[in-house]
Amino acid sequence: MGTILDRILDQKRKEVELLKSQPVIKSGSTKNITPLYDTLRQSNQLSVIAEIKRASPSKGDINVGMEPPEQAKLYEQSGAKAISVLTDQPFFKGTIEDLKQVRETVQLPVLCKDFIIDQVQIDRAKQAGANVILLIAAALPEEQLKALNDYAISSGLEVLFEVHNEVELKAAESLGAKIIGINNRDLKTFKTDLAVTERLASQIQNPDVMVISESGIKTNEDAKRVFQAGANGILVGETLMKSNNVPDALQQLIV
Ligand SMILES: O=P(O)(O)OC[C@@H](O)[C@@H](O)c1c[nH]c2ccccc12
Repeated sequence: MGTILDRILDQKRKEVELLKSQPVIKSGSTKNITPLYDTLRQSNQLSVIAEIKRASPSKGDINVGMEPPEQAKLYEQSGAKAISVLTDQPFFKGTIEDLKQVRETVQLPVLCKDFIIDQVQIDRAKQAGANVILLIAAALPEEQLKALNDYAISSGLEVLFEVHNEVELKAAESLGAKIIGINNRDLKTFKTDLAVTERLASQIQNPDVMVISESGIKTNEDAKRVFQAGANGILVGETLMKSNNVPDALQQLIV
């Protein structure tokens, strides 16, 4: 059987084979975008990375009716500092086309949110206009993570390196991750607990590392809690996708 993460990664291996059979033109966005790292570093408030998320394996359909560019514009106008776009199709109902459309619509950094296991996905993300890619520590052995991290950086992309426990945090630190995402959700069990941010953020000593608390953040109290734990930013999907008052919901999270 295996966990949901195992199933997603099996699917990704097939997707990668397909991508490799199609040529990816190595170009990217020509827009001049302020790096996410700089934005995080310069702000003394919690920076919100707002996510375009139609559906997820844990929640099913979240909001399948929205148009990604419109939603992204609303996020930008409401004070988000970056936009995350889920591009996985089988499990999250996203597409790389969503990312392209979002890139054309906003001036903010755009994060390609996918399960990256191969360089070809990084080329594709860049070509679609992504500024940041996600690397998930739980998905791959350390050497492969390091190779993909180095490849992304040398391609001019930023990396959000996602961890969920102490071992993964050590891996992030030893490969020199500058932006570490602490996922409050366990990708193997879906259990979400903000205490994960409290526990791991307190172990990050390097002041140059920017910390993003990811998943399960819904209220002003949640935002305050992870900010106090040391997060510089938060990654929020479901709450914003379900809100019928995005500006208000987003303002509640900027603490
Ligand atoms: O919808 P939420 O609970 O606000 O979570 C957003 C984001 O953290 C979540 O989508 C996420 C974090 N890491 C991931 C890795 C893969 C897919 C999805 C994710």
